[in-house]
Amino acid sequence: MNPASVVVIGNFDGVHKGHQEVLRVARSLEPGARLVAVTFWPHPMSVVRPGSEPRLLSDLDQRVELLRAAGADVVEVIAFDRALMSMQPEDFLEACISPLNPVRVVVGQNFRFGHRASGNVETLRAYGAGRFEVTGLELLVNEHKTTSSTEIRRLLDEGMVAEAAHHLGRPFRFAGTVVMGHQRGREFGFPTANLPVPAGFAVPAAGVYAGWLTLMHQPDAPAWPAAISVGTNPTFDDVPAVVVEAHALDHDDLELYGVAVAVDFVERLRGNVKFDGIPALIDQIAADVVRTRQVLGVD
Ligand SMILES: Cc1cc2nc3c(=O)[nH]c(=O)nc-3n(C[C@H](O)[C@H](O)[C@H](O)COP(=O)(O)O)c2cc1C
Ligand SMILES: Nc1ncnc2c1ncn2[C@@H]1O[C@H](COP(=O)(O)OP(=O)(O)O)[C@@H](O)[C@H]1O
Repeated sequence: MNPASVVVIGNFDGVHKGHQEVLRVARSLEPGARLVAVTFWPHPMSVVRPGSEPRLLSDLDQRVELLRAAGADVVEVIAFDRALMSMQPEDFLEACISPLNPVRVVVGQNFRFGHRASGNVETLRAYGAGRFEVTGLELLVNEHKTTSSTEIRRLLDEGMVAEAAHHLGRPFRFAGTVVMGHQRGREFGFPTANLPVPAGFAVPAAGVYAGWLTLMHQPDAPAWPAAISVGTNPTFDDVPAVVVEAHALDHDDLELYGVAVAVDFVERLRGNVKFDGIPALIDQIAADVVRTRQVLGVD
């Protein structure tokens, strides 16, 4: 039998401050129990109503890593398929939660589960009576807005990355493997690490941002201050899809092709501009770099 556990359940997309609070409370209410985070992959909406699923704030690897950083001892990833979608709430609890041997389950007050989202905190409480405690937490409010993955996606759509960071408890991060672009950046004096945006993932609105470029999977890897561009480079007509590009300041000799990197968005600087010529674009990027130093407080 599994050791006694305190269980949190959710999609946990982005592992924002509200999610972090659920984990924190779970730990503080049951300090002696193993903290298990149960999450679903793929996103339930992609199975319930394909095409209506939200763009994700993080991929599964990031989500697991963030849940562990937020205190989970174990992350249980449940494959969300049509069979799971059709389960009655009690059947889901019997099949997926009871085997974890919970002493308590902690969820947000608005948690819904089971066929047609018919299960809620009350269903959980009724099922748990005599078996485990249930805590339904009030949703976290940040500057008069309830923290939610939906609100964070909305802020990113507006380019409001600093506000998104308030809800996330850290800057929004976009991670990927560096691909080759059109080899212009070096020529301009501003080489950029280019990251394609896979379908289904959220990125900030097209524009220019100050932030950080980090190497992934390397403990103690440096985080370089970076000027970041998101968009299709409207000055040119040869970039068909949105790209995230980051120029690491003062390091023009990096070799990043094929390397896994992460870009952290700190503040929006401006929108994307279609320049008349390359000199105007280069002047503007130079100004963006100056502004990036100011925003990040680096020399
Ligand atoms: C800080 C920064 C700001 C940028 N702003 C714009 C812009 O306003 N308009 C635009 O067309 N491209 C912009 N770009 C993208 C450049 O066009 C792109 O980096 C350059 O063409 C190199 O492309 P490559 O990586 O495909 O070689 C910007 C790039 C950076 C690093
Ligand atoms: N300071 C830097 N910031 C980002 N990438 C850099 C930097 N210095 C060198 N590079 C390397 O140069 C490549 C970018 O050069 P660039 O001419 O912009 O080519 P591309 O069109 O492939 O983006 C990056 O993929 C990376 O390997």
